[in-house]
Amino acid sequence: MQGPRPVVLSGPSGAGKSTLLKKLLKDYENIFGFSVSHTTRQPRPGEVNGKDYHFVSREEMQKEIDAGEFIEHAEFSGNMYGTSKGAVQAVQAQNQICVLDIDIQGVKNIKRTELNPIYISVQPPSIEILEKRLRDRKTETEESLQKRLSAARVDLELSKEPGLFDLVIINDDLEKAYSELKEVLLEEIKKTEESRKS
Ligand SMILES: Nc1nc2c(ncn2[C@@H]2O[C@H](COP(=O)(O)OP(=O)(O)O)[C@@H](O)[C@H]2O)c(=O)[nH]1
Ligand SMILES: Nc1ncnc2c1ncn2[C@@H]1O[C@H](COP(=O)(O)OP(=O)(O)O)[C@@H](O)[C@H]1O
Repeated sequence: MQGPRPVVLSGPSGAGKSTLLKKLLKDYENIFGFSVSHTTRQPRPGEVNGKDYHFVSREEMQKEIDAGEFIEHAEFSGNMYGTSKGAVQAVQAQNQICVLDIDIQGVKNIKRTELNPIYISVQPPSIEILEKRLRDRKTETEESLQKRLSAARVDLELSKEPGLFDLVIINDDLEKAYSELKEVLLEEIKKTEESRKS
């Protein structure tokens, strides 16, 4: 039998994907599992290798891509990011719903695969609010902040493509955004809970 449908969370950097994801993973510890991506960017304070990302060199990552070990990969803001087959398999082996946090290029590439996830875009109420949140997060240099803001503008434009996402969540009030996320996932959550009982 096919396992539960994976979930893709996409949207501009700073829109609130990680914040929503962390709440979901905490509230439904056994139901959802995070697809740990590879990246060539430097870890931020508090980020754990193997949990938040697999932090790797560009050479290492390219080698694994060439060996066919990735489902998708993309260049974002000067760094390489990608989902390995192993990352998704590790979650599916636990019979958990696999959640991917990927950019819009990743969304388009995943559409060409057999993964068949639910596609959700998390978006900020405005570019101004996005900028404020990114600044307040204090993770970026001025240069990487500007790169993220221009990528955000592109993302918001491309996201308008009809049918690209199953749901767009405007993350204004966090609790409201989280409720919307839970609501769309309710059916998959129930199915997974049921399958645990049988
Ligand atoms: N295509 C793709 N994008 C990814 C992957 N992992 C993370 N990203 C995206 O890369 C972008 C930058 O992520 P990150 O450096 O963690 O910054 P943040 O989104 O501002 O916290 C975000 O849009 C992520 O969704 C991946 O495996 N594949
Ligand atoms: N609804 C919200 N209202 C105010 N601040 C928020 C909200 N959602 C997220 N944030 C804050 O905005 C920043 C960016 O959120 P984050 O989850 O890191 O975004 P992403 O993972 O999409 O890059 C974080 O500092 C986070 O605490």
